[in-house]
Amino acid sequence: MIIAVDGPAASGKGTIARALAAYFGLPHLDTGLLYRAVGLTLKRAGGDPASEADAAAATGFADGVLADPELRTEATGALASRVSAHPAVRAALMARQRAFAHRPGGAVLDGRDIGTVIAPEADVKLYVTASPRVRAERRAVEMAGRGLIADVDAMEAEIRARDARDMGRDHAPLAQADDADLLDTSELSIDAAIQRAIALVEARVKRHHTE
Ligand SMILES: Nc1ncnc2c1ncn2[C@@H]1O[C@H](COP(=O)(O)OP(=O)(O)O)[C@@H](O)[C@H]1O
Ligand SMILES: Nc1ccn([C@@H]2O[C@H](COP(=O)(O)OP(=O)(O)O)[C@@H](O)[C@H]2O)c(=O)n1
Repeated sequence: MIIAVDGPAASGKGTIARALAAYFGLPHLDTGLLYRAVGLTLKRAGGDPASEADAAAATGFADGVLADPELRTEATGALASRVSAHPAVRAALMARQRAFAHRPGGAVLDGRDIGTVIAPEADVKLYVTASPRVRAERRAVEMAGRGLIADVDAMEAEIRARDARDMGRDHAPLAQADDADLLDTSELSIDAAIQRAIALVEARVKRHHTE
């Protein structure tokens, strides 16, 4: 079974994808990490995120970068959002993501274009979202947990800017697939969001069996 989980920054898609993977016994790939690794590698090489050639050169990043704590900063998220708009970057990362999706037994992938581009044939697609304010508050809590101070208003502005870039780009923009189930987590606790996600997956699986 392939489960595609897409949605904007800090919507809870990673939390939900990890929980679904554990519940259904499937491997999980956070595809955002790949774009973050490209962004960070480009920055360290002194590249220009607006240059498609510089960004494409950074797709050959060393796998060790995927464990770098700097990947998780909002600054790296913003860089990832800039380099991910280049078609050459998206193309270079596609085979790796598709191979993961098609592991025997299935997989859970989360990102922006899993249900639309990477695995349009996924058995189940969730589009996870939450209001920009709620997402900014969650990120601020997350940063506080790492000893960093976050201004919620500034975080909300960054999140809105990233949404606009990710939804407005020409190639693989963030969008809910026609056949995706919408899961708005604005008013749900983590546990409630996970339970709702499991119920949505099980309902889809049941529907596939009776079709
Ligand atoms: N339903 C929820 N309620 C409260 N906090 C949540 C919820 N879902 C996720 N979080 C927290 O919000 C932050 C962002 O969640 P994450 O799953 O990393 O989002 P994404 O993968 O969409 O960026 C994390 O600190 C996570 O623990
Ligand atoms: N499948 C994906 C995943 C991420 N991305 C890009 O990478 C950036 C970082 O993604 P992420 O999933 O790590 O970000 P968060 O939602 O965790 O903040 C996004 O803003 C997108 O621009 C993408 O284009 N396609």
